[in-house]
Amino acid sequence: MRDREIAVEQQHLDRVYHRLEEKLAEAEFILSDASRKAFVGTPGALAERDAQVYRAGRHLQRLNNEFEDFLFGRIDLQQPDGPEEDGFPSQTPLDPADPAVAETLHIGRLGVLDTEYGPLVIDWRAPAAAPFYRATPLQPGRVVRRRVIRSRGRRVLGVEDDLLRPDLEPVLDGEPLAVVGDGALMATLGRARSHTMRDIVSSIQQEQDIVIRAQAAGATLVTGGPGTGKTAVALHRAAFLLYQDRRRYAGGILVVSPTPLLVSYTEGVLPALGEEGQVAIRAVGSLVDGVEADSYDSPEAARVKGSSRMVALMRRASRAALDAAGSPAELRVSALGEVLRLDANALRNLRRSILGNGATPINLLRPRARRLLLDALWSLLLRTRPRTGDRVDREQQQRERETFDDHVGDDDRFLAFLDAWWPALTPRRVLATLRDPRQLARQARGSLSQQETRLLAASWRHLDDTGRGSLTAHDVALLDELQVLLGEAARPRAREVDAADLLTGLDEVTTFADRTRRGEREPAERSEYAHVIVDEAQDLTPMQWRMIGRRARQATWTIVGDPAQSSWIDPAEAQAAMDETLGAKPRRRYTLTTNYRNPAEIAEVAARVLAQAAPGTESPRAVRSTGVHPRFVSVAAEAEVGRAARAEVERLLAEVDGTVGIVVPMDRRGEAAGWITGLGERAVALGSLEAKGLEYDATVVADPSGIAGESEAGLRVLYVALTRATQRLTVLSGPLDLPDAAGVPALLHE
Ligand SMILES: Nc1ncnc2c1ncn2[C@@H]1O[C@H](COP(=O)(O)OP(=O)(O)OP(=O)(O)O)[C@@H](O)[C@H]1O
Repeated sequence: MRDREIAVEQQHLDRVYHRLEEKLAEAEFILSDASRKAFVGTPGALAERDAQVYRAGRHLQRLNNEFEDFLFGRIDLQQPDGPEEDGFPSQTPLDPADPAVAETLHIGRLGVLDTEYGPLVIDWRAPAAAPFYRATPLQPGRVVRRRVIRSRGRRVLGVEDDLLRPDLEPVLDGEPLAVVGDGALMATLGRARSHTMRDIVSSIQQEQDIVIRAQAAGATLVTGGPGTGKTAVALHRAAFLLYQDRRRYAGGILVVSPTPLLVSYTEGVLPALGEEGQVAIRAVGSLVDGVEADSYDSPEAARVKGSSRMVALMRRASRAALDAAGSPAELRVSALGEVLRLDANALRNLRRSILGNGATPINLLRPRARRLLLDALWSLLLRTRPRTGDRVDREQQQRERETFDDHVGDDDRFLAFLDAWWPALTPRRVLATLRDPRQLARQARGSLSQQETRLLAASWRHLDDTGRGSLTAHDVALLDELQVLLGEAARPRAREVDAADLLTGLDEVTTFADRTRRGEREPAERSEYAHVIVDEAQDLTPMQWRMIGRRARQATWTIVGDPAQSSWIDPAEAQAAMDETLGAKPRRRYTLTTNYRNPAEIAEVAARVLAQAAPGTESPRAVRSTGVHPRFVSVAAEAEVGRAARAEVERLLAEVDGTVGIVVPMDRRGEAAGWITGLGERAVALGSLEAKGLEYDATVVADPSGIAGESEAGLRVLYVALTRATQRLTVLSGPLDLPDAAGVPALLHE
């Protein structure tokens, strides 16, 4: 029966490929026709060609991409009882007792119509496909049978069915409906993992589908324990939004991930869903163009740098940076036969009044600085003149003032003074001023303790004057804050330029293709987005929320996270920052409840840490079990940890087909990389914070109490580390973990 059913699906797939080939030929024709039109050479023909080539190219690219296993599902439906409900096809059958299948739909990554415009394949994101994901035996709606089709290229390899109405004995074309296979989902979950995440388009579960298709307006907040599919759901939601409103979202969706590792792990998912280059996925340390976080802060430094206390500090630091070394103490110019001098005190007062209430970015105040300096010099000049008692000729004075401004304002000495006194500040330069502990203490004015001041200054000690040097994700949020306070730094100019000269009209001469490409292929250049998706949101600090909020002023949001996995020390502070960022936007909340990653045996061990890390939090329900319990290994001396770790990784490499990760405290990353050298690409070593969001076939969690002791959030970080494996887990303890006779460390006792 299985072979017969495979043959049925093969027939359908053949039809689909035939139709796709016709579409490909059409696209190729449009491409070659368009390039012929290019010879016409008129501006009109050029724009038309651009548009055609672009669309045809995209079409080709998508067809080629989606030739791989793009047909994956089928539903057999009963008669509908009426019109659509809530935009989805009716969920309730007309006659619960009618066993006939009235309609069969095939579901794939892309919609394909036959020549009569009948659907051969329905895009998984279309409302008609929703029942494929939503139907359950308890609420089958119209779905009698759900079939997952496994294919590679043009060959159907297998089918797995769920019968949703076992009470019905359904028939299709007069024959009893065949039902073969079991557990398509289980087969997917048991599959070996690689270093890149796969899409879950053929097995999205009901509670996940509801989130993926939720309305975009306002903010969608999703919580759920480890492995419940939050990341997967967030990415599929991006694809769904693009399908639903491409005009609005093409190039306009930003996904913020906690680490570059998680970015590269997830980057392949959207292209596999046919959305190449449409969504910007960026690590939180890469959100500021031209800056890339490449190191980590100690938990203590992170705590200070991430806190909202930094807002005031950055404000003061940016003002004070104007005074940094090299700022001239006096201004001396000669004009109309007089030597005019502004002393340090006068300059200080002047600077204060230029800065005003701080609402205008400092770099943009340079023209104002120039004007007020000239005013002050002019007043000095007037004071040198004898009082005549005559009525001042206002027009004459006006003319004199203009001559004075031209003369002094263009004077090289005056301009050199202005450049030094009101220098163009960059965020990096300002941050670099704070590496000096005395300067930092002055600006922090009691908001940092002595120890915090030392800690921060030390973390920036390696920066040079211009702020070059390694940065952390927390520094990047500070740079973004500074960017707002400073504004764009105009290059110091010898002459102040008429604003009209700045209009280049560049936008007017771009072609249609340029504009489309800019919008669609280079989302990295955007500074604001239409929809922002935050992954691992529990880890964002208040300063990072502010940074992301600036890119989402008009945006709708999807925010996924798990408070129990938070490595941020003060979750309440982060929650308040999120609330402030979202403002009055309406929120809808969802919880995902099933753990698709960890087998029950691993989830059970992780739950022991969860009980200490976040008492009262419920573990998600693990959906499968492997019968293999985690291994506990302990060594008697710290010096033996490395050797034992290597042996465990080797053992696991032999036991699983996919990847093996060893997770250690952040400060043992280097060591751990050494332990596994030469074991090949399937094995990787990770610091505890780097393991966020990733998964491996098997993991070794080494030095658990070291991880738990890293910071006040250490137990939550250990919980993250323990929930990364899809098949096997080894917990490796040293003497400091206080393992019992069975090797179970004290932290993991029941
Ligand atoms: N419906 C599904 N079908 C198949 N696989 C699924 C499904 N849902 C989730 N998975 C798989 O479960 C694993 C965990 O998913 P994901 O990483 O999205 O979870 P998460 O909630 O983000 O986890 P964490 O909080 O630990 O980062 C992934 O391998 C994902 O592909």
